[in-house]
Amino acid sequence: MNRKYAIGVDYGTQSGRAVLVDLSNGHEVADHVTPYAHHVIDERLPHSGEALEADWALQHPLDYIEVLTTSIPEVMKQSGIDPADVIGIGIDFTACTMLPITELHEPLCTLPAYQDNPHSWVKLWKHHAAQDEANLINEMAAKRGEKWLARYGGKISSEWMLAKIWQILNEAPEIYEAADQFVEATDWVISQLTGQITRNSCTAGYKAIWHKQDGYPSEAFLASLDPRLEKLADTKLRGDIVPLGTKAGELNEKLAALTGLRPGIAVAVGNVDAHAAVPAVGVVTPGKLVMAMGTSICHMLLGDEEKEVEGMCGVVEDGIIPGFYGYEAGQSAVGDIFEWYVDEAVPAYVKEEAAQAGVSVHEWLEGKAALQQPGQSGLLALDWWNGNRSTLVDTDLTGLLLGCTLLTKPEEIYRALLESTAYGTRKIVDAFRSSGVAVDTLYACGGLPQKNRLLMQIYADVTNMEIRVADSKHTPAVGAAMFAAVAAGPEAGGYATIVEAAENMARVREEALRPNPEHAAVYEELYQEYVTLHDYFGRGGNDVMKRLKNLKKHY
Ligand SMILES: Nc1ncnc2c1ncn2[C@@H]1O[C@H](COP(=O)(O)OP(=O)(O)O)[C@@H](O)[C@H]1O
Ligand SMILES: O=C(CO)[C@@H](O)[C@@H](O)COP(=O)(O)O
Repeated sequence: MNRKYAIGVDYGTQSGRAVLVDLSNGHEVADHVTPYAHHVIDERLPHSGEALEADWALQHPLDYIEVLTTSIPEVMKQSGIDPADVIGIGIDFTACTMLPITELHEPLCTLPAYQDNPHSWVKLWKHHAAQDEANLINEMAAKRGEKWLARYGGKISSEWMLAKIWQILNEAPEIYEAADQFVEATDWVISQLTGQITRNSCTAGYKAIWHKQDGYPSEAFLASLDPRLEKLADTKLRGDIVPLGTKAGELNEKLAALTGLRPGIAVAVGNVDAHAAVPAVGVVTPGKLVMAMGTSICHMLLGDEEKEVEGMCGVVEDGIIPGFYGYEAGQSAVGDIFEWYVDEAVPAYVKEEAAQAGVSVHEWLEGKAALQQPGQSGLLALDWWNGNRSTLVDTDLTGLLLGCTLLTKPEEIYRALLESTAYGTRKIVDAFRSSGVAVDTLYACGGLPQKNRLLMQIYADVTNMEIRVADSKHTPAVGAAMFAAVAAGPEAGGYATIVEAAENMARVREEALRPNPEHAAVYEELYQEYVTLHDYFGRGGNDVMKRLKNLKKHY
């Protein structure tokens, strides 16, 4: 039999990428990236140009289709593979990235009647403007003793489905009414490939408070938030919820023609980016923390038992790999903080010197920062440029840089920002361990491990742990292709289970990053200072960040 292949499509924050994967060994035969034409919409609405309020982050759903119709034909062309040998397609997405759709599955924002209403658009995962709703959900859930709250580290995030839907209801009831369903973008793209909505258990479990045995929060709870939400689960979130690796359907004629694939091939149910990456680095057992490192970091871990961990995003049975409890925690800005610094705060001379040296500003700063020793700059930062997603779960917290003097250099600030994100990860590792969930080894994948060696060494030193790095360029996409192989099944040349797919296809580099003991000792001291600042500004010692944010609201 000919070699068989699957397509994995990874939808990130700034772009989508398709990868054609060899199912015999997980090799990425060809890949192609399509940046989103409309980028992240966080300042002005397309068409009307209306200014968006603070903390909004939207996307254009047709950018997602463009990824399919541009990147898939491109990988097919590059590889020269016969479409008859491609047996399936799988996708992974940022989450909770959600949108309101009509009965015909049209995004409301694509219809002239709704396009000028910001609530008709896709709310991206990092849309943080539903914090008031999230606070009320948490208050009410705690008051009523809702048992699901503990599964989400004691707090629901403003990033999640219920907070976002409730914000729509509060601020644009006409959009709430017009929406036939609210869906995760990952499920919407699958509906475009197959013709029907199939909701996946991963986004439902982590982002929409759905539980395998108990379903969604009760009608009584939803009604206690707002009587108009009482029937939400059975109406606008309706439909069966199926496990990862399930075949959602078959590729329809329309998308087959637009992508150059054969109609009828298996389409796997949607998945989340970070979750798809776990089997792709070969992690199918507990104790191995996988960090999907890009714009943000998601920390994924398997466990044998369901434990309560402060501020984790969630624990979902079978949420990552069947047979285990899947834990998720995360930092809502990592690469985004470095990008902010490079775009908004470096002096002109740095840009000029980087251009003269023929390197990017990131690379220039990394090179200079690598010459510094831990503690040498006298700087310490809190990594809350986009709020705190674990362990405090509070999007009203902001960033902090301490220790600047008239001699502080840009590369020192850059290094302090890299370090701050490593301390954020260490805090998450500590939270898991103190709740009895083992973390023995770190695995890293995503864009950052390939882009910044210094960053990765700092993570090894700050956590004092070895890091295994993925040997794939687009790890979540390889994971999505693995789930496509499972959806296609062995009869088509795929696999029976994701564990079997991982045994054959997962890849990590031979060489692991090892901590430098001298650096680790200095970082231990610096980390304790970070913890002091973290608790002072994050646990009510001084709510100055919130007071400043409130003042800002007057402008
Ligand atoms: N050399 C670099 N060092 C550190 N961060 C970088 C570097 N180059 C780009 N970045 C950051 O990487 C992030 C994008 O990560 P990537 O994994 O490619 O995308 P996504 O999060 O969309 O999946 C951006 O936030 C950008 O600032
Ligand atoms: O929150 C999740 C997954 O649960 C991510 O989709 C989100 O952090 C965005 O990931 P990226 O940083 O764009 O890779």
